[in-house]
Amino acid sequence: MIASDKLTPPPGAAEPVRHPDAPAPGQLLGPHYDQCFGCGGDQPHGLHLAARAGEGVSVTAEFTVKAAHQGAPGLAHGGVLTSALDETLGALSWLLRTITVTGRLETDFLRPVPVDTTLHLDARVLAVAGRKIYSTAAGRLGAPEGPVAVRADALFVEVKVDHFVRHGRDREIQAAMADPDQVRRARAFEVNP
Ligand SMILES: CCCCCCCC/C=C\CCCCCCCC(=O)SCCNC(=O)CCNC(=O)[C@H](O)C(C)(C)COP(=O)(O)OP(=O)(O)OC[C@H]1O[C@@H](n2cnc3c(N)ncnc32)[C@H](O)[C@@H]1OP(=O)(O)O
Repeated sequence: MIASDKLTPPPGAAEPVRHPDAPAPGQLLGPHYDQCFGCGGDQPHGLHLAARAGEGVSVTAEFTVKAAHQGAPGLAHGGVLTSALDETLGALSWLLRTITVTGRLETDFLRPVPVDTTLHLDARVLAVAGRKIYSTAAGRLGAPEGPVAVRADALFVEVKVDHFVRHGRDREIQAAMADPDQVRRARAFEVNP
């Protein structure tokens, strides 16, 4: 399983640098947005994925597959598993203190994931080239050292808060901008080293 050319860091790409103000290893990161499908606590249809800072530029996360996440009887839907990987990779933003969005995401599905399984995810940044962040993630069955069920390689692209203000639906953007906690969370990403 080799990532496509588009996910291979170019020559001259830099090693990732953990931001000096990044959350300490082991710290829960919390949602970046309460309504997020991946991590939002106020999102009834969401995955409620909880991510923690790891060492270096890495995170771990847990996601328990619910009956609502089925594709085949008793098994998780592949798109839901990809969402869990996407969200875990997205949480690396907290370590870089850079806002990023997914540009490309390639998933390998290696083992079926039954309902009620807790998937133990980990993700790390491999390299950075300008606005492009190359990263990888895996999801293991039942335990941090369990068998790998899913893995992904990704390219995230750095954006500014304006990206969301420009493209987001007015109603949600207004609500987010009126919420001081949300504004603080969004702005925190834009502090440079
Ligand atoms: C105050 C209130 C406001 C609220 C604040 C909220 C706070 C939120 C905080 C944190 C949110 C994080 C949310 C995480 C959620 C989990 C992660 C997701 O699911 S994100 C959703 C899915 N992804 C998208 O919706 C992206 C849609 N795509 C785009 O918007 C653009 O295509 C974008 C930004 C990715 C790039 O567009 P360009 O115009 O900025 O830049 P160009 O030049 O096209 O790309 C830059 C470089 O990246 C490469 N690139 C871009 N896409 C690529 C691809 N698909 N494959 C390979 N390379 C790609 C390009 O080739 C270029 O490389 P070269 O600089 O030329 O070397």
